[in-house]
Amino acid sequence: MTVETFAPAKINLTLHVTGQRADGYHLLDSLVVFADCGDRLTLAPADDLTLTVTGPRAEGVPTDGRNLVLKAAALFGPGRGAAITLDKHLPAAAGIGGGSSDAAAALRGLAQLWDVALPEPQAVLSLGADVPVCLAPRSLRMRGVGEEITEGPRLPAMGLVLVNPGVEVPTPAVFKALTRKDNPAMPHPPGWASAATMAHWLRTQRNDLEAPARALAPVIGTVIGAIAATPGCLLARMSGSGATCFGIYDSRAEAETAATTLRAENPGWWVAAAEPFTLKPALA
Ligand SMILES: C[C@](O)(CO)[C@H](O)COP(=O)(O)OP(=O)(O)OC[C@H]1O[C@@H](n2ccc(N)nc2=O)[C@H](O)[C@@H]1O
Ligand SMILES: Nc1ncnc2c1ncn2[C@@H]1O[C@H](COP(=O)(O)OP(=O)(O)OP(=O)(O)O)[C@@H](O)[C@H]1O
Repeated sequence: MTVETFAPAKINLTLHVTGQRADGYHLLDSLVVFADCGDRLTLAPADDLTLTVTGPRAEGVPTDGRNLVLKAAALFGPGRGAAITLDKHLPAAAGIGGGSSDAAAALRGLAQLWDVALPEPQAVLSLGADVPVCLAPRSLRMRGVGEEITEGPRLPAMGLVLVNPGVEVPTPAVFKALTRKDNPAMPHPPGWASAATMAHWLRTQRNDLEAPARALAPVIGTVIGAIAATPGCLLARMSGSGATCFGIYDSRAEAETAATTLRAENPGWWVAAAEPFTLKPALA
């Protein structure tokens, strides 16, 4: 039996940095959703554990033990085999959890392939702060350093555009450049009837990593401006530690039109149109 899993792009609609632990990790309060564009994993039964990376964004992605997919597999213990193919569509080190979502999809898929339980939460967190939230992709609120996951509000229909200008922004450097670490937490997200009311609420919230990321990579400001200028854009903001930014629209059709314009005007940028993605509970 071959198992196929989807690793959707993660979007931090908000990202509030509310403190810092003694070990240096930051306390976060973030509304996280997922987009229906992402990487695909195929896991086939095999004697040995192998990883092949394919797809339009395969270049530069490690295929050895540094790959988060193999690190995820190692959590199940030694002596288990699987031939894993990672079809890479998301840019790496981009603030949309490419590696983290791959790791989470590998955990889901391997648990199914080997008919075993998922590793303990602490082990999952050890793969990366974003991996727990990626385990069951849907609207979620993420707190702590990434380990406290609670349900987020039900999402209205909307279109999304993701744009990455091709600049890798390392997450540690962005956190290091953040001057104020004790920012206000996010109020309880109320739930919204439309993309417009959601965007209106989101505009009162923040991504605290946007300013430090823009200081390191000023092109992020250009990207946000370009997204905001597309017709129908309700909100343009950076996701995670950047450099990927997102736009919110009333419909997928509007997002597709905006993506076409952004691609035509900026041939070097990675641009994707999407809608929110929710993992069906049966596959969780
Ligand atoms: C910025 C976010 O993308 C928001 O969702 C995540 O918090 C980052 O998640 P991630 O890439 O899985 O992060 P990790 O691989 O665990 O950590 C990368 C680096 O980011 C910093 N880091 C990460 C998470 C966190 N809560 N505090 C931090 O200070 C640390 O310097 C760490 O060395
Ligand atoms: N499966 C993977 N896909 C992409 N990069 C990976 C993977 N496994 C390990 N890496 C390494 O991890 C680094 C970070 O890439 P990754 O896509 O995980 O960042 P990210 O999760 O998008 O960042 P952020 O946490 O800001 O969202 C890359 O430079 C790459 O060398």
